[in-house]
Amino acid sequence: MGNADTATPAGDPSLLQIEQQGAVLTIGLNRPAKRNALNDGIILAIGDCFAGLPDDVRVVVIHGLGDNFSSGLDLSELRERDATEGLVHSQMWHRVFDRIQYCRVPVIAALKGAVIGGGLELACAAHIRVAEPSAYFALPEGQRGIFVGGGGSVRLPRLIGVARMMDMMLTGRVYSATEGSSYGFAQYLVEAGASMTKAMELAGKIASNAPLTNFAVLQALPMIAEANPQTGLLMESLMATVAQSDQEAKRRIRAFLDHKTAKVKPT
Ligand SMILES: COc1cc(/C=C/C(=O)SCCNC(=O)CCNC(=O)[C@H](O)C(C)(C)COP(=O)(O)OP(=O)(O)OC[C@H]2O[C@@H](n3cnc4c(N)ncnc43)[C@H](O)[C@@H]2OP(=O)(O)O)ccc1O
Repeated sequence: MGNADTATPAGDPSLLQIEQQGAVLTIGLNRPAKRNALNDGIILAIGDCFAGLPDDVRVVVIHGLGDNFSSGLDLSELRERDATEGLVHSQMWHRVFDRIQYCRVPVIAALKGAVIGGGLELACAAHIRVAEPSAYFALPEGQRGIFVGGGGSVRLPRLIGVARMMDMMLTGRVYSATEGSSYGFAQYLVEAGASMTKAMELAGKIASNAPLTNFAVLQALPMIAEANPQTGLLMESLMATVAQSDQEAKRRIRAFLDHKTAKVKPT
């Protein structure tokens, strides 16, 4: 496992195609011949990438090269592990996916083709999911005699509900892109070939927000949503107070009042 318990440089950067366009960093899973199966090298490289995000990056887009997002855990690396090794492996994935979920900037997953097992768990850690019609979602762990190990049992039920996840895992049900979006997994369903274009369009909009608002949405909103209402309302008031006293908010509100910025328009 090398440096698995720290998720520091044991990743294989050649398994990712990383590009920066302005404030948007794109991370492409680069094992198309293996349907972007996730081996330790690629998982750790994703972790390295999020650990060393350049300061000027304001949005990250994750996608898969070829026709698929990811076929999940690289089954050729699945060997017999004793309980401790199994725990270490799963917790290594958890650390990497936590870096995505708790990233200081929003992360968008652009999905097409197979979004399976650990690949689906990876997509769950992103904040926004954009799916093409070719995308399909499955958890074949039951068929392989294993269990989800990348945080899927925590994140997926929060998106689609426990009952649907149970159905997926027990019956091997495969959700289509349409089902995945109507059940709340993907927030956007776009036409064939358009997931990256849409993801980049969304990234541009997000990057134009006040950084403090994005930060509050990422860091505070999930905690507020899960807090008891009294705690949540207090956290909301505190966050609102901090945000509105920031110079950036003052500048942006003045620009609107002076008719120097765009109005809200229906899309
Ligand atoms: C337990 O602790 C864990 C667990 C986990 C996470 C678990 C999981 O992710 S379980 C799910 C594992 N994934 C699968 O079962 C999917 C398997 N793949 C397929 O069903 C198909 O390959 C496909 C994705 C539907 C694509 O089909 P097709 O386009 O026809 O391509 P193929 O010819 O089948 O594949 C081409 C080539 O890629 C190899 N490959 C594909 N997927 C995988 C994979 N997941 N692992 C390894 N290799 C894969 C395939 O064998 C072919 O190879 P060739 O050498 O024959 O060309 C997380 C953490 C824990 O601690």
